[in-house]
Amino acid sequence: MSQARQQLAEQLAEAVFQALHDDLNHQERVLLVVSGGSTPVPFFKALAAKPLPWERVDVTLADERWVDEQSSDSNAKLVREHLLQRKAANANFIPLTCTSSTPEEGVDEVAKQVESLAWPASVVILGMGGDGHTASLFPDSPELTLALATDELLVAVRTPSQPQPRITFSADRLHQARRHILHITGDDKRAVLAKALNGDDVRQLPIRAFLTCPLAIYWAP
Ligand SMILES: O=C1O[C@H](COP(=O)(O)O)[C@@H](O)[C@H](O)[C@H]1O
Repeated sequence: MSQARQQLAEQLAEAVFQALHDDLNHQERVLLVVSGGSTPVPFFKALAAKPLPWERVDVTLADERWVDEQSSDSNAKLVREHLLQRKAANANFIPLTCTSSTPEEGVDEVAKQVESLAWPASVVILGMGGDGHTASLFPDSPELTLALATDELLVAVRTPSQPQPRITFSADRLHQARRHILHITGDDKRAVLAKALNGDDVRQLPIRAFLTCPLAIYWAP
């Protein structure tokens, strides 16, 4: 882990801590929506050390692979192992999977698990892939148009470029958050973001759906 990426994770954790702290001053419960993948690990560790009343914090994911929680591909496993630790061990984590064998069968049940949370989310932290996807809004997904347009909470997604089926919050539900943050690292992702900022076809680079939120960008080489 480079020093720059570690500093970025610590600065991001401080910003998220302040946002949750501020919202907890005037609401009983707050909701934090995090992303999976590999980038958030140092951020999760830094945030887990922050002194919040974590028992009043709900945590869920922007998206999930429809895999068993023991799988190394599970975003929920990542959150449990790196965020729900230390001071944050008492946070209430709501995963985006259930016992159904497919996301299409399980999407309504998962929606019931998350619909009563303290929406709008205090903070949504998005990641981004090298193809410009964010959450599980993929450029090659047949469900992209639906996920960008629907006012439903969640969409089941099948994406040719991805080995597993997925479930994702809709763009609309993510848009409704109070604060939006993009957490990315590396020159390749900086180039993808630059391309996204210089064009407007959201189907080509779905991260564009969040460039007007406003979006705070946390990037390090
Ligand atoms: O598949 C996913 O990828 C993105 C980006 O992940 P990273 O490994 O490049 O950091 C992530 O934001 C998303 O939650 C995840 O499901």
